[in-house]
Amino acid sequence: MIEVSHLHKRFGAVTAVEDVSFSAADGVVTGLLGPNGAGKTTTLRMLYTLIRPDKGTARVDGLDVAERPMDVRRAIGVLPDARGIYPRLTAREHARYAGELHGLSGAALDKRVDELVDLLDMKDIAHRRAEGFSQGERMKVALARALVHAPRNVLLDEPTNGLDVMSTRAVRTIIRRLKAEGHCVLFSSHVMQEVTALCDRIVVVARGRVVAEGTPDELRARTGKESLEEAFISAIGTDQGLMQ
Ligand SMILES: Nc1ncnc2c1ncn2[C@@H]1O[C@H](COP(=O)(O)OP(=O)(O)OP(=O)(O)O)[C@@H](O)[C@H]1O
Repeated sequence: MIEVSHLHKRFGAVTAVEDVSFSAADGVVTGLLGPNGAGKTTTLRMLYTLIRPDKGTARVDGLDVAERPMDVRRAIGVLPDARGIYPRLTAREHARYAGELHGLSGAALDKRVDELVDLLDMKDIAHRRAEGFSQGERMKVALARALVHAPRNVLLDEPTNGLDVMSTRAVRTIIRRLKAEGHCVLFSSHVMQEVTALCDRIVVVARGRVVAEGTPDELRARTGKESLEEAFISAIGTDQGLMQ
């Protein structure tokens, strides 16, 4: 469960996040949709405890990100925008390494890594070094690393960016499975189709603010638009920076 209240973050003269509030429940896929530069990544980075909010609060399972960053890190799995793959490690070694950092070891870690290799269909790459991996293969490695400690909350920054149709479908299947297992899934995207295909709730962000929030039906009703695409454009005020 993630609760964000009036988050604000500036970098020098740039206000990346002006005022963002929303909540993301367990067993629900929540999408942060907004054009490039809207403040999605900065919002997620505050939730990962990578940067501190200037104002406002964010809680993960009731834990304040500024006050309890270590506990928050245990409660989340993160797919950051820079995937940060180590070229010399194999796919398995990435997952093992992340698992060790989360305190897993021995047979339990081996079992979990086996599960992830299966779940993410990584048999072909499990023992290959990551150097030269395709975008989709790198994504799978990064997802395995994010999920190795079975986190209750999963935060994904543009998880299907640059993926082909098959890899996109694989990521969608994983997200749906996480939801069915009761995880809180929050992901960001500037791709309308991605958000409409997956999300139960959508938080539309533009210029550092939440400009609309709700289920797809609520968003359509609120904006008086028939299609979700038109509802997004109406909420944001422009279609610039959004992709179909
Ligand atoms: N470390 C930083 N220093 C200076 N400006 C930053 C920094 N991080 C983000 N910004 C600025 O804050 C604004 C919001 O950026 P952010 O990456 O959060 O947007 P986004 O919605 O994730 O966009 P995208 O879809 O392009 O990833 C942008 O104008 C960006 O240039």
